[in-house]
Amino acid sequence: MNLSGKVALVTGAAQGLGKAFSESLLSQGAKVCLADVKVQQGKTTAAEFQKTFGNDSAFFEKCDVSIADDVTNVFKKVKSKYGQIDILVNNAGIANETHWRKMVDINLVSVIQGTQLGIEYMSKEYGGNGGVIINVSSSAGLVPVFITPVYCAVKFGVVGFTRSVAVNPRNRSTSGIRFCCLCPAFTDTDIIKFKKDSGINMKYAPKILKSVGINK
Ligand SMILES: NC(=O)c1ccc[n+]([C@@H]2O[C@H](COP(=O)([O-])OP(=O)(O)OC[C@H]3O[C@@H](n4cnc5c(N)ncnc54)[C@H](O)[C@@H]3O)[C@@H](O)[C@H]2O)c1
Ligand SMILES: CC[C@@H](O)/C=C/C=C\C[C@@H](O)/C=C/C=C/C=C\[C@@H](O)CCCC(=O)O
Repeated sequence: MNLSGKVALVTGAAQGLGKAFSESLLSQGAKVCLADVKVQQGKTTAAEFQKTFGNDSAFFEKCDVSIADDVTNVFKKVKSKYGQIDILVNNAGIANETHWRKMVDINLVSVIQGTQLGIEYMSKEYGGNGGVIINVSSSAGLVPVFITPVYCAVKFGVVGFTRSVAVNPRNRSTSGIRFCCLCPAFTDTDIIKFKKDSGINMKYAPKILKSVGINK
């Protein structure tokens, strides 16, 4: 796919799946804003991409997606640097059943805010070019997983929210935006290196992962 002339905003892009999505977009010619709360990792990733794809191809912006002003600010930054937004990937996420309110904010509330801002910036109705908004859920957004009930709840929420926005007749007819929800299964990134304070039952987590071929 040729994405030259297109501009993407990817949250949680410093590492893991967000970094991989960004690399794929860059390799197809898009420019990418890498938004993440991890400053050092984000800057390192941006420098790596600038070296490979060109200085103006990518930039890092510090953004904690659980802070509404940070999210508003990152959209403004992309618009002022690249002039438009065509592709939005609401990807940032954590897995932590102890700090579950924070997880709801990061994994669901920010996806709702990001999608609403995406419509504001990208919809043809408001002077944008249309494009695509991709919200990252999980296979845990489709099936129950008893050791991570809150993670499941928010990922189910991302599926329900994205599907509802996608079938809104107004969005379908005039926005020019496609709304997609990704539900990846286990991928070997930091999110499945469950921390001690994650509230995730370590007796079962490795067994579930092992059953799909990941030895942690
Ligand atoms: N790896 C898997 O098995 C898997 C499976 C299904 C879905 N997912 C989802 O994919 C997405 C990416 O996860 P990953 O696997 O790459 O994990 P990861 O931990 O490697 O990456 C998550 C990224 O999100 C960032 N992030 C966390 N909190 C943030 C915040 N408040 N503001 C901004 N950025 C923040 C992190 O700094 C990190 O760069 C998540 O939404 C996750 O739920 C992952
Ligand atoms: C092992 C704990 C798990 O519940 C939490 C994982 C947290 C992050 C990764 C997550 O997004 C993926 C979870 C998916 C779990 C869903 C059900 C699995 O049983 C499906 C098996 C995956 C497969 O079929 O390949």
